Amino acid sequence: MLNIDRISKTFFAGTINERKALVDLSLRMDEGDFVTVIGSNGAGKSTLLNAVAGRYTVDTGELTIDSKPVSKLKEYQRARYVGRVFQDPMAGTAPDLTIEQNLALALQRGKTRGLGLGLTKARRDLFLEELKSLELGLENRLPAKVGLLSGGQRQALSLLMAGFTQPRILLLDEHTAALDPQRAALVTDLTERIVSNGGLTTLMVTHNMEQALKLGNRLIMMHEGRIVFQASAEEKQHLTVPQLLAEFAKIKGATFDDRALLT
Ligand SMILES: Nc1ncnc2c1ncn2[C@@H]1O[C@H](COP(=O)(O)OP(=O)(O)OP(=O)(O)O)[C@@H](O)[C@H]1O
Repeated sequence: MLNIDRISKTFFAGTINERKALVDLSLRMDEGDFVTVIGSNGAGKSTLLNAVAGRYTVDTGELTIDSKPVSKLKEYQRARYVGRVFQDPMAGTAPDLTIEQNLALALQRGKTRGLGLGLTKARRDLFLEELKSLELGLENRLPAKVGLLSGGQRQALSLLMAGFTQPRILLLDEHTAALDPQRAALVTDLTERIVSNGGLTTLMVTHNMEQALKLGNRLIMMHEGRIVFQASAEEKQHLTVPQLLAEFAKIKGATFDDRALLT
């Protein structure tokens, strides 16, 4: 479904500020896979998501979605394949539009013809039903401007909208990191529900190891632009946070040993 084949991305190549963000990275995801991505700061996690979304073009390597090469496609050209929820709750919704207008936009996305923001009774009923499932009381606030909602409510709405668009691949970029623990837990549960109901192929970056273990069927750990540890669906079921921490420690050890070898 998604095939990432030996991609590399270097920022400011050849200068003193050179940063190798992705190094010869490969990852293959099957339809319905939900891969969680963890790793230290600067490991390349966001760059990986940006490379899939088309925000950054890669220097070398190829990305294919459903066997179609997409590396050369611009971000807006990939938008019909890719859904994304960002860390910043302000990023995924239009604050000056109402809840129902935002939902109508999401429903419309990727279609060439349609009602735009037009609202039929059938559409409104669908929105009411979906909003009810969030259990946040938003079904009573369809005409409210989204800018008035809390961060957690906006993230829940962003997720619902991402599900509406039925993307080929859903990218979640630390989408619960800016929320308090209670709302983060709610959005985590909602993520599980929306991804499994829609059978969405999903790539999720998180700094929260418990979340990385709770969600998804596969896990990868990144360091310095590479995947340094992977757990398959079967392996992930038995993984624990202490084991993940031990893997992190191993990486640090390897770096230390490498340096020791060089001196
Ligand atoms: N637009 C950019 N311009 C220059 N350097 C960048 C850019 N984006 C990322 N980098 C660099 O690429 C490397 C990988 O960054 P990236 O943001 O992908 O890491 P990350 O794993 O998401 O980190 P964090 O967990 O801290 O968000 C870092 O060294 C970073 O400084």
